[in-house]
Amino acid sequence: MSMNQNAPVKRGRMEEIGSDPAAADPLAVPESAAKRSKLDPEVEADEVELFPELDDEEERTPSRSPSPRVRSQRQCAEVAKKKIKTELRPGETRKEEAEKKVQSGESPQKEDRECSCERSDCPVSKTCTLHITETCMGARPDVGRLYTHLSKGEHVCKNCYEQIWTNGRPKFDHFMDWKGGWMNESRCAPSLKAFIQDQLLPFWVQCTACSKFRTLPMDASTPTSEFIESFNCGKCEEPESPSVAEASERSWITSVASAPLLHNSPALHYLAGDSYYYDELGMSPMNSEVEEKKEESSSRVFLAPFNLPHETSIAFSVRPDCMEHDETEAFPEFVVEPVPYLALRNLVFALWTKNPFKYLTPRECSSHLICRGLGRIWMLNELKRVFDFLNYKGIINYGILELPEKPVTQIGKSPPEVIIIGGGISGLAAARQLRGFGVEVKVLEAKARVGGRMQDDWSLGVAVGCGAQLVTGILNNPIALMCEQVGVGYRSLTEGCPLLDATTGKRVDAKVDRVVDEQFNAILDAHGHWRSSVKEPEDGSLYEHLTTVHEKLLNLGAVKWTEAEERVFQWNIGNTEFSCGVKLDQVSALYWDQNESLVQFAGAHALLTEGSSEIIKKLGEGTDIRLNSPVERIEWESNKKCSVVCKGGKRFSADRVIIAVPLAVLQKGSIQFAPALPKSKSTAIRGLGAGLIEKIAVRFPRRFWASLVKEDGSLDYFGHVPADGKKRGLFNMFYDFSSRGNSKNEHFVLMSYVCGDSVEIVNELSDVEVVKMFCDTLQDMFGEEKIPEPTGHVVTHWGRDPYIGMSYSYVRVGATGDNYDGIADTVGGRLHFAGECTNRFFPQTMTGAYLTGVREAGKLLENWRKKE
Ligand SMILES: Cc1cc2nc3c(=O)[nH]c(=O)nc-3n(C[C@H](O)[C@H](O)[C@H](O)COP(=O)(O)OP(=O)(O)OC[C@H]3O[C@@H](n4cnc5c(N)ncnc54)[C@H](O)[C@@H]3O)c2cc1C
Repeated sequence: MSMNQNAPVKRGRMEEIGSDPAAADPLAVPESAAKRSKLDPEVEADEVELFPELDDEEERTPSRSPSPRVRSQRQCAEVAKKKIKTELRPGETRKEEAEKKVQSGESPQKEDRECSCERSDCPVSKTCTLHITETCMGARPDVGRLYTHLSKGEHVCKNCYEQIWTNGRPKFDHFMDWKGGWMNESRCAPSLKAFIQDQLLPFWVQCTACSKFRTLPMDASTPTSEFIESFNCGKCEEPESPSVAEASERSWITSVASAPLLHNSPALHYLAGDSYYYDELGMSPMNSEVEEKKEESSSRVFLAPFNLPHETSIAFSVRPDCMEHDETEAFPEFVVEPVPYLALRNLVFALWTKNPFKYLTPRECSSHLICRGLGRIWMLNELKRVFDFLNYKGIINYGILELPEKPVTQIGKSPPEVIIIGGGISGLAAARQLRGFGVEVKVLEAKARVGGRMQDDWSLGVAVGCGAQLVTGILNNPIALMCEQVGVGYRSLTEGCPLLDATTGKRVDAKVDRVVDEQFNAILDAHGHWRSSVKEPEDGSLYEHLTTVHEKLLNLGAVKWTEAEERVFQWNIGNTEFSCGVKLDQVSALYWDQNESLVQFAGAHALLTEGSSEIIKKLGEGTDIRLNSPVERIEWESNKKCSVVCKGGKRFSADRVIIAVPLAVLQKGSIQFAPALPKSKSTAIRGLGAGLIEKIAVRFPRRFWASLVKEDGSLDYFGHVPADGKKRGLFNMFYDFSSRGNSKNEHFVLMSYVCGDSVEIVNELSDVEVVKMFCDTLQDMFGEEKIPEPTGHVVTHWGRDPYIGMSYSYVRVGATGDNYDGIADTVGGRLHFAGECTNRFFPQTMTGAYLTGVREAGKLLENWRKKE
């Protein structure tokens, strides 16, 4: 599996299958969400429309975002943009086109010139919002067609309106200029109402002293976030305009004629350019502060918030022009017209990405929310909802941040109590997320230390991760983010893996290497083809499938297969066994790599050069952790408090329990559940396999493998091709962990592992004997070179650890990716499950485990918020 942390992905093929953008359908919208729902309980669902004024086809943003029914046919923005552009004459821009129309004296369309407000919910007496002419009609009853409706609370009198559309009048040139720029960057046709909304309505800013909203003078320039943060109206005793209260209603947006669009949104930093129309994303095409997209920023290297149309999908990047599935569920009222939601979500997400080292607050987001008119007040209210959603889902403010003293997102008056069983990365992640919302959490950990399968050994002078140490794809990966947040070192792994043949004591011939590589890839392709083409394929073992195809290909006579090639082929099988943590005869042929069809993390694979302990330490800081507290029994009942009993009889009670222990512990049944877990849960648990690899790291007095180092001085790993295929699980790969760059303090360390048939040697032999085997293997591989006596070693024993018992999960024959979901399912509304074995998308890894902690915290928070 290319996602697997351990397989160094020697073969290009494995990388290729990593992220298939077409695999999951991110556009699927649930039936329930597709239906328009009510913004206001008083309003019938059918009456609610975000921009009902835009009945005229010309004014309505043309298919800004597809209706749920046509989602599958949706074009990407880039394609659509090209389409519109082709309507222009070669070399002509929209601005030029608009200018030509101005020169020829062509006036705005007829409907733009008509004043009218026929809305029954607007008062008869209207006030002109603009006052741009001395003959402005100010406030008076609207008899006849005197006032143009912009929103409930915003109208323009006939005389001011004329100042804009009449050629030669002061605002006409501004309108025409705007129109040219707008047409270049917007999919929506330019209209007078859009112009007034985008360019003329006053800015509303909240006074920091009295909290009342005030308008800035009509000629004020676009306010900056600094201005907003320090604005003082200087007339705090005066009452606030009643329009503010109206615009604070959720249903106010249904009264607007033209959608309010954000100016200078932080999202521009990532989206400026020509990938999307700005108005599709809720941003004004007319920005005064467009930041250079490729501007230097420390967070750009490891975070990419938005998927762009011409780039491959990356895990944890969102499409800026579409709502994700869970967003449509949480905000069904935006499904039909998602633009306001996208404006807010993209703003919050961009701000977080720009500075993921500090807890983002709604206040900070508010000061970056800049748009004209009452729309800003409405958007500020909605912003809080969107912020809270992203916050409790852990889409922002995750990792290791200083938590705010008072939670910025409230989840209820009396915070619930939660017990988390297991202090691995998943348990600690859940605890930290929940604490950020004021939830009382206790972590019960069986061992005398936290971290579980993330544990370092420094006895050889370098960080040897006894468990996890490799990050699979650093882009948007929370582990890479946490390294950045706490300053833990990691470096990208180099590509290429020299193979050494233990039979010859020499490097494998490049041609043999290539031929086997091609054969292995051809087998994987044929296997993949079989899976997708057979209607109801029957599962079997991956080993059987791969070897059958291998033999078939050989029988075709296309390749003359040599013994050397067969040995390298066995090495490939061994490498795959390592990535599954078990012999391939146990692994499902159908679903062994089920997560590969889902979007995965991108970017280089990386080694945590300083180990993972610091991440674990900082993640757990401030959490109430009870070490040496093995849980033996959980008594639970729906709607009642749970009771958790530790070895020795100590009891803890809580509203909810998150069980974050390894799969092997669940399978052994060392935690009793009263009442027992439902059958579906135990079936899901049994279906997955608990894989096992053990690591051996050895220090040498010199770097005798230096002959393999590349010209640029790099070497991260090399493979061992065993003489006997049965030994393919014995030290399949060696990682160079030598300290780099500091000759005074050099340590020459090689790390390898055992798996499959060989994994038990760490229990059958003493550590010294295992190390001898390690050195003998190296001697076979290096032929003439005399392998020096080791000066230190580390040998792991995860398999016999009663609280771990495994390395990572795999899909057994007969099981599917559903098993991961089945283990993750909440039981009786009380028992939650987290951990590596509950992550269908990113199983096996510390990344996947971390994310399950965040996920379960999010589930709990969402649940409590719904109850409030
Ligand atoms: C040798 C090895 C190499 C690996 N290499 C990598 C790698 O390079 N990259 C990568 O991403 N991943 C790697 N992994 C996998 C990764 O370490 C795990 O996926 C991840 O750490 C699992 O985290 P977790 O929170 O789900 O479980 P764990 O880390 O196992 O935490 C579970 C915790 O529960 C505790 N516990 C168990 N029973 C009880 C009980 N009854 N009461 C209370 N507490 C209990 C345990 O003591 C443990 O602390 C490797 C794992 C191993 C073993």
